[in-house]
Amino acid sequence: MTTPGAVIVDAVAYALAVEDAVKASAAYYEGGTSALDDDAYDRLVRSIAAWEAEHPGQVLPESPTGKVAGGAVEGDVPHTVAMLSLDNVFSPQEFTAWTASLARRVGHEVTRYSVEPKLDGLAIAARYTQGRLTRLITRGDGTAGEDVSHAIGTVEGLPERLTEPVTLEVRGEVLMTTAQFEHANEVRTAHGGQPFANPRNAAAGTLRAKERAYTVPMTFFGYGMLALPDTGTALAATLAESPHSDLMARVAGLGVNTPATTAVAGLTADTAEDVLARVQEIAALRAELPFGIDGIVVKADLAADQQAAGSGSRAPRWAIAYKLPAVEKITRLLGVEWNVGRTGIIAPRAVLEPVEIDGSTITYATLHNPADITRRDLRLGDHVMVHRAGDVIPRIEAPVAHLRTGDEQPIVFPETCPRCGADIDTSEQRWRCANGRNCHLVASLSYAAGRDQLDIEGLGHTRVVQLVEAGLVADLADLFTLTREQLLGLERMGETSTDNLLAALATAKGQPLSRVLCALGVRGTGRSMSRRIARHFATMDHLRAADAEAIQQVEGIGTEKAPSIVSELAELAPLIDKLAAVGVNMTEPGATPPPAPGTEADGPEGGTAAASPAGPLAGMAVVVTGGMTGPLEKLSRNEMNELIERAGGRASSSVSKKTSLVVAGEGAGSKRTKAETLGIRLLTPDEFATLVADCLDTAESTAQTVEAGGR
Ligand SMILES: NC(=O)c1ccc[n+]([C@@H]2O[C@H](COP(=O)([O-])OP(=O)(O)OC[C@H]3O[C@@H](n4cnc5c(N)ncnc54)[C@H](O)[C@@H]3O)[C@@H](O)[C@H]2O)c1
Ligand SMILES: [Zn+2]
Repeated sequence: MTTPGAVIVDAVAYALAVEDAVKASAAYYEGGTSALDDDAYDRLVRSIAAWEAEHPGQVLPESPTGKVAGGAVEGDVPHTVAMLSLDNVFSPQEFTAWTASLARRVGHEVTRYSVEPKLDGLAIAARYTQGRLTRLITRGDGTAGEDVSHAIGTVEGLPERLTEPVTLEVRGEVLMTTAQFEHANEVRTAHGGQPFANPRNAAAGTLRAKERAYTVPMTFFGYGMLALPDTGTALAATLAESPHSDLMARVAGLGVNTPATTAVAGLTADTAEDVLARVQEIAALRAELPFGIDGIVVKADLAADQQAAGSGSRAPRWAIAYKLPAVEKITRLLGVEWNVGRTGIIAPRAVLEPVEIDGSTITYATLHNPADITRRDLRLGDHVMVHRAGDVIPRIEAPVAHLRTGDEQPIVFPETCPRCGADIDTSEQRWRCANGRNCHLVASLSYAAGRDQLDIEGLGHTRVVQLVEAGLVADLADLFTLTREQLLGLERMGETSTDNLLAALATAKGQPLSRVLCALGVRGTGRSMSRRIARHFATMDHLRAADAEAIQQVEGIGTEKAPSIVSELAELAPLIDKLAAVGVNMTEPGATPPPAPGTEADGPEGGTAAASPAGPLAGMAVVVTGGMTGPLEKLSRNEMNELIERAGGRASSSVSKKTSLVVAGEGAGSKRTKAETLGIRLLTPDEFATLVADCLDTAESTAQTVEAGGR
């Protein structure tokens, strides 16, 4: 496969490109899945055309340029009048240039245009004899198409009998609506087939399939009507002389479906500006339409203008397709994430190799539910067709199965809730955490009890689930009012564990504000940010009194984060009050609150300038690396960071020129080397312990208390 859009360097590359394009086109029009999305195909054809322009003597006869359907398909039923392709414009400027060239051909400005959606399906000619549908023919190579009359009866909007016994040909687009496409893929995969990559592809494949064990419906929209050899002369003359808009009204009157039944009905417009306004309207409606459009077709409405403009071999000169940006691209499925929603719904989300669609880079797409993944037979590593229109969430249509290499891996479904670890209720299509709405509670309580937050020993995940299920806790504060009797009433809860848990809870109440804050799980405030906030404000009251501007004084909090922290704290107010009421500590030891700007002092410390950080590490940036030993052995990395900050320093995770000190323990590697290279002061854990000895006591005593609480 050549790289689509790459510059073709020689005749060999040219021949390969032509081969690829012909293959892609054949798949595209005949219902196989093309290996290329439309953008890639169009780029390939452009590079072929560019090479041909430079080497006019070497153009291959099978080249797709200048041909209907790229010359890739043919047929044996001749068309009375050629079924052509359309030329494209991509911008208002190109469109205006086209109207100017049209005016030159016609000999005057065109004063009436017809503006219709460009339906994204495939062209078909429906022949009616005395009002009865007798034949369906594909566009083929434009001069002759393929007989697909077997599809009669499966195409909605294309009646087998017209309201009048006339003989004529209706032309239009056969497509699948989004709902028809979903249905078609369900039926197809139920019959062991590969899902179609997109609705267009599904319509093409379905229309041509002759002997299938099942039928799936499609939809027809008419966009043209003309006489057949057997049409009466009077009618033939009327058809030949009618403006396009009149013909369309007539098509609808005969009982055939047209875009008039949709939000993007065909309209006429008198000026290029009015056309462009309608183009914008249709473009804006695109995302919500129940079927795909890939542009807007603008036609000279009057028959005389059409005749004056004439047609080329590939496209008429009196019509143009105003193309809209492609909304589908092929990319790769790299992974699947499982997210738990507010109500406990566990929804899969596709992680994609980033792909640009209509100006945005898409990295995620919705996958609906596990059954949907199975139905689409998606595998990790698959090439997938991704659809995104407007603000609608991108979705994966289907894998491009024939691009598989064999290295694709099955998608692993979770066995337990990815957030709280509970069982999953798989009885419905949409999976749900067995904890339902409480899933969030279990997850947030487990997080709050974690070692770096309130460090509540003995309150593991299982116990949290038990407490929540027993209805004993509905929020974090409820933990601290649990009684001995309540705990003893739980399964597998003996006297010792009960007492240990109660002791651990009592200890947890004394945790510094920074940890309480962290336990609350305010978005955007992890461990170190919680510590910075706590040290800055010193008390919960000062923090809660702060507005966004005041919160921005904390290092690392910008204009975006500050308001969200303020509003989350406001949301959490009832819980914070409840926690304070049950005796949870709301102050940060050793920190001094900032002065209240412009207000009277509201406490003993109010109004005084915030003390600059004091302590042995005042103003220092400290990095800890390697394993801690000696007095520091038991401290987690988070506890080391807390210690550093208590000692007036700032904990950081990476070594740079700004680093003042590196504590390098056992097995320290690259950070130590870097510190050495930069000439930064290095200390062993023991040396560091001596340096911060005064501040160390508190940390150690906390660790020991918890240990007494039953580790
Ligand atoms: N992905 C691939 O491998 C691949 C291969 C071949 C072609 N393509 C794509 O196909 C397009 C060119 O193909 P084409 O010649 O079939 O289509 P086209 O874009 O040139 O447009 C002509 C067709 O538009 C349709 N149409 C829809 N609404 C219409 C309306 N209101 N009035 C008149 N016609 C209307 C008709 O079917 C008509 O035949 C390109 O966008 C190309 O990217 C893709
Ligand atoms: Zn859960």
